[in-house]
Amino acid sequence: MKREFEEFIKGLICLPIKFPGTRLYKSLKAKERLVKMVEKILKERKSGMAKTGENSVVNDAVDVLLRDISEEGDDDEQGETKEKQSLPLDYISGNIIEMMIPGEETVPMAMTLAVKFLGDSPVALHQLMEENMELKKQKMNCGEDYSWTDYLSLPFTQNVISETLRLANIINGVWRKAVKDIDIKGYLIPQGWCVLASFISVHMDEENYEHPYRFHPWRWERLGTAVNNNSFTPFGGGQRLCPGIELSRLEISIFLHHLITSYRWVAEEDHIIYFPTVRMKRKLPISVTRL
Ligand code: HEM
Repeated sequence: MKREFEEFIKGLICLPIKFPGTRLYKSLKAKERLVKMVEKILKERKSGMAKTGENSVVNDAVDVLLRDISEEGDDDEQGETKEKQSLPLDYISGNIIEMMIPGEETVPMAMTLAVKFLGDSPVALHQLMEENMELKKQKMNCGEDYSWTDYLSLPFTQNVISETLRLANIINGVWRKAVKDIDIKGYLIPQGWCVLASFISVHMDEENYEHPYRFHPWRWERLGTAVNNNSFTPFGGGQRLCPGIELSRLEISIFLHHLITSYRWVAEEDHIIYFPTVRMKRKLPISVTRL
């Protein structure tokens, strides 16, 4: 499944030419095989749920999506009893495959690039360590567990994450198609034309960020907490704004907190590739030792 997923991902940004042998063709074929694999798992889960009955425990997103969407015995607007009905399996498997993208690609890539940028910036690394060590000590002293909102009490960590997202441009832009003729700031976009909203252009614009190519988390102390706006768009914007915006920050904060307070690492020489998608040339090999 991992192999098919990787093949599918390679075609997300590629030349739109579809015949056997092209990147797009291979990607679409891999997606078809992936859908079949996921559907097989869904069918097994569904029959397992049928055996355990209505009271089976909901463990994950698959269970939620597989649940019947209308309750047995509910009446519809005409007063007739509704049939039990599920979301179509291909719809559910499409959703599950879409969720693999943040699980496998965007969030892990943000974590990897944070490690890379911090490795190249010892001062930021030191400040991040101090802030996180302080929280760890507090928790140990009062014997408390971490709570959901602890990550928000680490301002420098949040600034490191914002700066990583700005500089990394993990999603470098999004495409939109004009459904009708539209005028944007005096430019006519004819119906049917595509527009690339380039996030790199936003994040690397000197008018928005001084020395934009420099990893400088302290800039956010002056700019204020990074919220999604016209000059900070790692999660897109408008109606299609990424719903994983806070979950991503939470996951990256947890990863950085444990990495920095429990381990030390040495990264091997590697460099970032920005096209067609952002990645490390050698996947950033690191040697990790426990503190
Ligand atoms: C650093 C991590 C992430 C980045 C940089 C990122 C970026 C983006 C961007 C730019 C879009 C907009 C795409 C468009 O406008 O066409 C998007 C959409 C989306 N993201 Fe994320 N994302 C991240 C993490 C996540 C996570 C953790 C989840 C959920 C678990 C998630 C779920 C989604 C979904 C479902 C959409 C589609 C929304 C829609 O079409 O209405 N993302 N993401």
